[in-house]
Amino acid sequence: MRRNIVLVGMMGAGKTAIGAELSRRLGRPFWDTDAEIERAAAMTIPEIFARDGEEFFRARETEVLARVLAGGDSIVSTGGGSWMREANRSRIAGNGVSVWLDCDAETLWQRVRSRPTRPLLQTADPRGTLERLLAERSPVYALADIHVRALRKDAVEETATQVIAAIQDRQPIILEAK
Ligand SMILES: Nc1ncnc2c1ncn2[C@@H]1O[C@H](COP(=O)(O)OP(=O)(O)O)[C@@H](O)[C@H]1O
Ligand SMILES: O=C(O)C1=C[C@@H](OP(=O)(O)O)[C@@H](O)[C@H](O)C1
Ligand SMILES: [Mg+2]
Repeated sequence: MRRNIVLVGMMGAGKTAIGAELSRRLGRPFWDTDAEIERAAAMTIPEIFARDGEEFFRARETEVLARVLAGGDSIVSTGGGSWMREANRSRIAGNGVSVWLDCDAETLWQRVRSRPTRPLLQTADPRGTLERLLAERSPVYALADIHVRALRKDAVEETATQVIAAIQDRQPIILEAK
């Protein structure tokens, strides 16, 4: 049985930061699918979107996700759009547990507003775009196995503790030593 822990949720929810913390705490390999895509392409995400478009990026994302899940006992931080594809959701379901880091719009906005690294937010009204994506995607994120609220007042370490506690409560086998 594969027992990857896969973080899903919106841009700015903390998937990358909390995934790295979980990897340190649990002593398991860490993969961030965006970082892997960038490494393989030797380009940044905005460069990939600008040169090859979103569909090309989504195809690479699906490939990278399958590759990192094959490791079997990793912490995987996905990009926010990854969970929207059914093929990615079923691949994740077959290889571990999905955890939705659920974060409010204001906190997301405060975290992403100063960074030009998210091409989907390069619009005339980035805050409006973020809120629209949050509304569209939340019902799909809610399909994840485990739901953890990532509150602004909580440090990365505290949210990581809550993720571990929620997995211990709901699917303890994921945390057992191999
Ligand atoms: N309590 C917190 N939980 C998660 N991320 C936080 C927190 N406080 C600040 N951050 C910062 O928010 C930013 C966005 O987080 P990131 O991990 O990149 O999110 P995602 O990968 O979900 O888009 C990072 O710079 C991260 O360090
Ligand atoms: O929500 C999305 O569609 C995206 C989220 C980004 O990752 P983070 O969620 O880690 O910011 C990155 O994959 C790309 O910019 C698209
Ligand atoms: Mg990230």
